[in-house]
Amino acid sequence: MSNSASKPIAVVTGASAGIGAVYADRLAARGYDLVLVARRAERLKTLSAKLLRAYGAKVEVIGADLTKEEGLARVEKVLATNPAITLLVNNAGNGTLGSTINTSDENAASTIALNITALTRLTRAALPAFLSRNAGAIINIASVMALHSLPITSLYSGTKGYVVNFSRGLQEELAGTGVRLQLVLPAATATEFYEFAGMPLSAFDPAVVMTAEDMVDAALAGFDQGEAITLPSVHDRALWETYDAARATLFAATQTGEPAPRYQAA
Ligand SMILES: NC(=O)C1=CN([C@@H]2O[C@H](COP(=O)(O)OP(=O)(O)OC[C@H]3O[C@@H](n4cnc5c(N)ncnc54)[C@H](OP(=O)(O)O)[C@@H]3O)[C@@H](O)[C@H]2O)C=CC1
Ligand SMILES: CC(=O)[C@H](N)C(=O)O
Repeated sequence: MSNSASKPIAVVTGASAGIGAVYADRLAARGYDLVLVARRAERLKTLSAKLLRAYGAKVEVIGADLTKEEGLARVEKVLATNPAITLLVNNAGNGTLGSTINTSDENAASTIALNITALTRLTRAALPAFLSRNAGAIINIASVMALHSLPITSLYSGTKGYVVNFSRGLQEELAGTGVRLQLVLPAATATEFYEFAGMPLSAFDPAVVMTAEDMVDAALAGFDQGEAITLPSVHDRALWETYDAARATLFAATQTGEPAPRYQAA
């Protein structure tokens, strides 16, 4: 068991299940102490005991609903004031898989509040402290559904598109500093996500579903390699480069100041 007093601390949101629980395990194995956040504090306490036994990790459990002002403000305060925190994993997220019109107001609001508002506020809470120390990292969990929208993912894809654009702009803002942001875009991963989503995981071809362990290990390998954007399931990295180059070319082509000829009167 190592000396906990000198360990850096990682904050992981949504650590009571799925991808977040695996991040907690892997980061503890890497020598971090942890602040784990989710609504189900009992689950976090069980995980915390396991991580203490396995790795000697000291874990602070915060039972908080990140869609509620009180819960969010509590986690913001921890991020802003604990100087041992060097890593924030913005993982908590959800999504209903169904048509926009059939999604309840409550679920739609929860998805927007969690995937967009909470991620943004926690990032903004961590940044001043990280920048003042010129050190620290943020891992934002988006989704490949940020690059693609289906009739059943409009809301979810919209929120994850936000995560991608917010994070990419922020990466530009952070260039030249000692603070880095990794954006992770998982594809279908076997977790409890699908319970809230209202679509069973069994609806997917098992061949396209990754384990949460494989997803997080791949994402952390990308983190170690210094990647800004990690697509754990994409084997041919050149596909991303081509996609991103096309995006940049299209953006440059918007800067003409003139309607395109096809929109001008003959
Ligand atoms: N599974 C997949 O196929 C994919 C998932 N992702 C993304 O990965 C991330 C993790 O999802 P995944 O592990 O799959 O899902 P899970 O449902 O397994 O885990 C979600 C976690 O978020 C927490 N959470 C949910 N609502 C709140 C809330 N209001 N306040 C605080 N914590 C909350 C849950 O804890 P609790 O209920 O205790 O609050 C849980 O710990 C999400 O951002 C998701 O969009 C991206 C691509 C694919
Ligand atoms: C199919 C899904 O919505 C999945 N959670 C994802 O983000 O890819």
